[in-house]
Amino acid sequence: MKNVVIIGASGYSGAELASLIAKHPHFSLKGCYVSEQSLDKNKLLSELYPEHTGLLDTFLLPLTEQALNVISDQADYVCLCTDHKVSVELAPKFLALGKKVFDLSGGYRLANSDDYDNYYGFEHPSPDWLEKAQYGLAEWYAPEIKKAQLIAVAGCYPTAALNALKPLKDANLLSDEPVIINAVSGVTGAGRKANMATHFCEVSLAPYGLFNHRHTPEISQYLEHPVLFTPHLGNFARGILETIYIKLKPNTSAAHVEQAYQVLADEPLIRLKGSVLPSVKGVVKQPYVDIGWQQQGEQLIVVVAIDNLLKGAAGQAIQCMNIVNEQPSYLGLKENNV
Ligand SMILES: NC(=O)C1=CN([C@@H]2O[C@H](COP(=O)(O)OP(=O)(O)OC[C@H]3O[C@@H](n4cnc5c(N)ncnc54)[C@H](OP(=O)(O)O)[C@@H]3O)[C@@H](O)[C@H]2O)C=CC1
Ligand SMILES: CC(=O)N[C@@H](CCC(=O)OP(=O)(O)O)C(=O)O
Repeated sequence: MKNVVIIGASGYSGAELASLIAKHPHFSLKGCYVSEQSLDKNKLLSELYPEHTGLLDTFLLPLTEQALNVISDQADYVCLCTDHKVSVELAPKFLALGKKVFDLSGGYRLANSDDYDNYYGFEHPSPDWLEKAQYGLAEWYAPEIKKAQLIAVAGCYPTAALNALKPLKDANLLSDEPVIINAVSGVTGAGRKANMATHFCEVSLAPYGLFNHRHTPEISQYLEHPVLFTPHLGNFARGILETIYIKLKPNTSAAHVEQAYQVLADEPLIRLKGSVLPSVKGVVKQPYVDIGWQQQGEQLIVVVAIDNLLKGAAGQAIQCMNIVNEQPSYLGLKENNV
């Protein structure tokens, strides 16, 4: 058994992760933490999420200096379900204690520290750890994830986009033009903290972050191809749907596209749907990536759907933890059909 501690356990991704760990055959939930000032400290996690009564009757503890000593003694794995700015400060502390750190934030995903000034609005405080961090896109980097001490679990929108596009890029089917990604996310993607722009009653369907969303460099870095990425916030609770417009290289046939996707055919958490187009409904509360596509000549439209809190966050974190623990990556995800 590996002992796991979650920092930021009261948030949407943290609570989702806590529920997966509590049910996992090889992980034991050793502690759930929030900030020292949290309004939720010393409450039961199941008080915030009553659907987990019985499973998560675990106290939310403040992350004090004393708590760091307890974590030092008790934890094998530390999961950071905190804002990027919090994660970049916390990760080196746990890494110095020799812990394996799984960071669900974007704090360690980008290779170039200048991108943190440009897209995240802060100077990265640990360029050395940034260099050592391994990107946690489970289906693509398992050997590297297995060896790393710091895993930067891939972002939600990038997880969908990269699984849809990397097969085509690797098969050399993309023309040089930027790929256009139109994405819609449910409101849980914005986290649990109250905010007028993401208040459920205020949300209709609107784009945001044109040209400058932090997932633009994340997608283009790991795709090694330019992208035009436009996220939208939709009036549903969870799920992401991306419609991706691709200009193919001349003479690319349907068989070439089909063949390219075969690289993912045996992945237990990827469902290739061919010309049947995915929907949010098909993936909500599911650990899967659903990918469908249709082609007309050199134009290819790929549609990809994930649950932002599972494959886009907690589910993929579990995959990375399984890989580090030398277990099948879907353990605790697929067989329970979460
Ligand atoms: N929501 C999603 O769909 C996805 C989120 N992510 C990433 O995961 C991370 C968490 O996101 P999400 O769950 O949505 O966020 P939430 O806002 O829902 O939760 C944030 C959590 O962090 C805690 N927290 C805040 N400050 C501190 C601190 N200084 N020390 C310890 N705990 C702290 C909060 O509790 P309190 O403030 O009460 O202390 C809360 O538990 C973010 O980096 C996000 O980008 C990644 C993929 C998808
Ligand atoms: C709807 C919404 O606001 N989504 C968030 C992305 C989700 C998230 O938390 O980002 P990471 O996957 O990078 O951690 C956003 O656009 O900032």
